[in-house]
Amino acid sequence: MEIIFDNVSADFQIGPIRSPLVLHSVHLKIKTGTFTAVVGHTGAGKSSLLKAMNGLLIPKEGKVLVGKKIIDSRRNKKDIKVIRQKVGMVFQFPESQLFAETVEKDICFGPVNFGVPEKLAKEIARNVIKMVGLDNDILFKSPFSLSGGQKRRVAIAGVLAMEPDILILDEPGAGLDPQGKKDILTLLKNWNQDRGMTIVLVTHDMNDVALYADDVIIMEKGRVAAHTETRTLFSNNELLNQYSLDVPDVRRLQMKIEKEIGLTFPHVCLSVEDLAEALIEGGVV
Ligand SMILES: Nc1ncnc2c1ncn2[C@@H]1O[C@H](COP(=O)(O)OP(=O)(O)OP(=O)(O)O)[C@@H](O)[C@H]1O
Repeated sequence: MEIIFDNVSADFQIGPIRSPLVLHSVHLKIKTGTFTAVVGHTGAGKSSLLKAMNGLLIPKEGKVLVGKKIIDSRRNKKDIKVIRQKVGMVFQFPESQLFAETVEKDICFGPVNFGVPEKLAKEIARNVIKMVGLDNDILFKSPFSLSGGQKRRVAIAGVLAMEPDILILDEPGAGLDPQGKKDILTLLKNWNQDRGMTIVLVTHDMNDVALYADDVIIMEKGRVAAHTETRTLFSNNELLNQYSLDVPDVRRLQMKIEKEIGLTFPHVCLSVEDLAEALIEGGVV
């Protein structure tokens, strides 16, 4: 299922007052089965872009299409309901929204609310808890007795229980230790590669962009400044400088090797394995 933004401008309604535009004339196509990172400075509109993907932010002008369903200023409730189910949103620190006595109840809440019978919801809970790499017995524990990383996984399992086709996540690694963050991002990458799940995530970490994302969207002042393949971005110094974006550590190392020993690589390396292979092929080691 793809996501299309057709000339979307949006603002927030705060009581009777409307905020300035937070999205300006956004045109975008996120293809089915891709893993896309959204980057940009603070306040650039990354979270707003995500919210517009699942109907939490309604366009003032233009429309968002998710498959055949439309979100526009007419606010078609039926379409928005389907989109909210198809596009699972994982907020920043999603574990802060865990509330039930047990993990099982927490995970079943969404599906039951959408009319799924309780028995089936419990079966779904067993499936999704496995998908996030946790054991079944955790289902009967209090979510509040879990570690930070376990809570994050349970919260993501709660979103997966709605059986979304697309998963959008606002900094899913925030606040986790490096291993916990790596585990979560690896899970996402596996779902993307093995199940074809479309993933869109906001991150500030260019190492993660290099390792996990196929495509990158650069947001600036509510606009899509660029939408490009990851390798293309990291080979385009002009674009990186223009939006003051860092390069991943492995790319920095590659650039140093290029400069110091005058080696020309056939492509931009995005992982340590990638760089090692290129060095072996180039006869350097
Ligand atoms: N609920 C809201 N009501 C009014 N304005 C908002 C709301 N949420 C965000 N904004 C405004 O929209 C703009 C974009 O914010 P957004 O959260 O999308 O940026 P961001 O790129 O995700 O930033 P960060 O990296 O700091 O999370 C900002 O100017 C912000 O003040």
